[in-house]
Amino acid sequence: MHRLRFDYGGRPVLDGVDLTVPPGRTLALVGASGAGKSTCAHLLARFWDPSGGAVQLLPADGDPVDVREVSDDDLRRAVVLVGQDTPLFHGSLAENLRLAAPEADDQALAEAARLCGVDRIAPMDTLVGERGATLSGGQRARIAMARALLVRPRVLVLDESTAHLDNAGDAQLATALHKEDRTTIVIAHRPATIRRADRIAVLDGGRIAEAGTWEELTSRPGSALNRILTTTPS
Ligand SMILES: Nc1ncnc2c1ncn2[C@@H]1O[C@H](COP(=O)(O)OP(=O)(O)OP(=O)(O)O)[C@@H](O)[C@H]1O
Repeated sequence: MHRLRFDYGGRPVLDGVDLTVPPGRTLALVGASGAGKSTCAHLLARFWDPSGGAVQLLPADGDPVDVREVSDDDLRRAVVLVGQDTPLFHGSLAENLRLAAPEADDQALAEAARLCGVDRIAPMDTLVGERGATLSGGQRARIAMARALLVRPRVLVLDESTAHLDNAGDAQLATALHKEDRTTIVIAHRPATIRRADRIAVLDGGRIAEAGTWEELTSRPGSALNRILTTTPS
């Protein structure tokens, strides 16, 4: 994110966000409610374009590429955003998993389902009601993660996507989605999720107020991260 600015109908939310995540690393983006974290996530997946600055992809070798220069198809494969709400349609669990990766073979599907614990929800040919009314929030989160895994994106953006799961489920999905060369940006309130990241950035007042490792930021009395952690139930 390079000098990223965004406003909703003239009301500024992001006012020069500068953030680089090296390929293969995990960054936790934290901040108070309304700070603009989801807005960053939406800009990363190009739901909208910024009012200023740019979202750039960093190839392993070569110069940064503005997402506006990437075709829609390539961007859909390169960057996947998993939010809190998992859209489901009336069809089998397997069909729902294949939504974003129709070419995934049965073996890849079974593997993603196993890693994310979807295979323990119900058999893969079970019909899921429209909007997944019969499934819990945690089960829907597992489906969303397995879906993301099947796309094999280079960049994964997780916006409170494990909020419905307990700590063990959250850790299981983090392990399932971990891949050496995958860049992950995770928006979370749960301290355990934030702590797992290589680096943490705190968004405040439309900018990155501080960034560093968990050890650096939590050992600093009065740091913005410490303030956030004391207001977050663990
Ligand atoms: N579609 C929208 N139209 C107008 N304003 C919006 C819209 N979406 C978000 N906002 C406003 O932009 C600001 C940032 O919202 P955003 O959802 O990015 O924050 P957040 O840090 O993700 O918050 P939370 O932790 O509560 O999810 C908030 O003040 C919010 O009210």
